[in-house]
Amino acid sequence: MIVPVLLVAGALGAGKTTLLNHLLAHPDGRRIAAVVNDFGAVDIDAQLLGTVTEEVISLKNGCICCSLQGDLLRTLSSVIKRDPAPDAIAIETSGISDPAEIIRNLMDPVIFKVAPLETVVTLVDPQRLRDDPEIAQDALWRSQLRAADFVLLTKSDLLDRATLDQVRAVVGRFKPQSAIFEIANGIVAPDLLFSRDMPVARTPPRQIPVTSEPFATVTWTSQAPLSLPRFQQVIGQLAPRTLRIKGILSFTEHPGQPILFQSVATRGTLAPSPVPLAEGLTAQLVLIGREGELDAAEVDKLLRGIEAA
Ligand SMILES: Nc1nc2c(ncn2[C@@H]2O[C@H](COP(=O)(O)OP(=O)(O)OP(=O)(O)O)[C@@H](O)[C@H]2O)c(=O)[nH]1
Repeated sequence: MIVPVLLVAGALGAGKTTLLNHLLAHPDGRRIAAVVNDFGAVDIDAQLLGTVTEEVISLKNGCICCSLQGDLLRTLSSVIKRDPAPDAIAIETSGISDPAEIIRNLMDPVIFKVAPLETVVTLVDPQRLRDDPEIAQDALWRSQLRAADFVLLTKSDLLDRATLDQVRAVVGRFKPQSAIFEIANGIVAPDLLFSRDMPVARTPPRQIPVTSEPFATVTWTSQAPLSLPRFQQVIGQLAPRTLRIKGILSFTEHPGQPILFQSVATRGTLAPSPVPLAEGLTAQLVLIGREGELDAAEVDKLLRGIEAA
């Protein structure tokens, strides 16, 4: 049994889970298993994907490009032995992963024989690139682009044509325009991602030089009643220090309705959560930032301020 692998890469909040969610909900007759790498200790992405399929395996609290690479290979070996076996495996990398290292691992001959890497797709949030063009200088961002067979510009519903064209031009410095596609809300034809041809082995792209781990993650939970206006105030203070915040909360203003909070850079959204909170909790939040900019004790102090006395 040969099960092709799709690798989904892209920066924090680029839209990877949204893409996978759509793919799993509209698999075009394929049975797709998803392997999801959440950098933090709480697997929010896996929980969200678990609402559309049961075939989700979570690898959390580390990165499959480094500390969890053995876990990834073990997981792939066991997924392909399932009965019935999936037709394809989609791996969602964490936004801080260097796909070059994951590709190198997936080229392991034993794995490649049974779970060959077919497609690498990298997602780029055009809004982020417009707001912060410096991202294009970032070694990790460039490595994510270099590794891609296709680049998907996500969130195209939020931008006008002229801005999308500007972003296309920046991405076009790294990839041919024919390999760049625009998508909204994760909607993409599965045929673009799964070709049904037999994958051929590829040379992993050059790895980015590893310095010290530049990212920090803080997990925050609460059992107390929470105030929505105070949360919005505190998030206003935390957002400039974070790259990504996501989580599920229950506010006293919305009894019985868990709320999914997502923020990418300084843009945040609140929406009814498709998944419940863990038993007894009123908040499960994951915050990701650059090391040195995100202090766990300070985050905790600020967030405790949203709890009712
Ligand atoms: N308007 C709009 N919002 C989107 C689109 N795709 C994703 N989003 C939103 O962008 C935020 C981040 O999306 P995710 O799919 O969670 O991004 P991700 O790459 O999985 O994030 P990490 O796993 O944390 O790196 C969420 O609030 C999404 O609802 C889109 O096409 N349009």
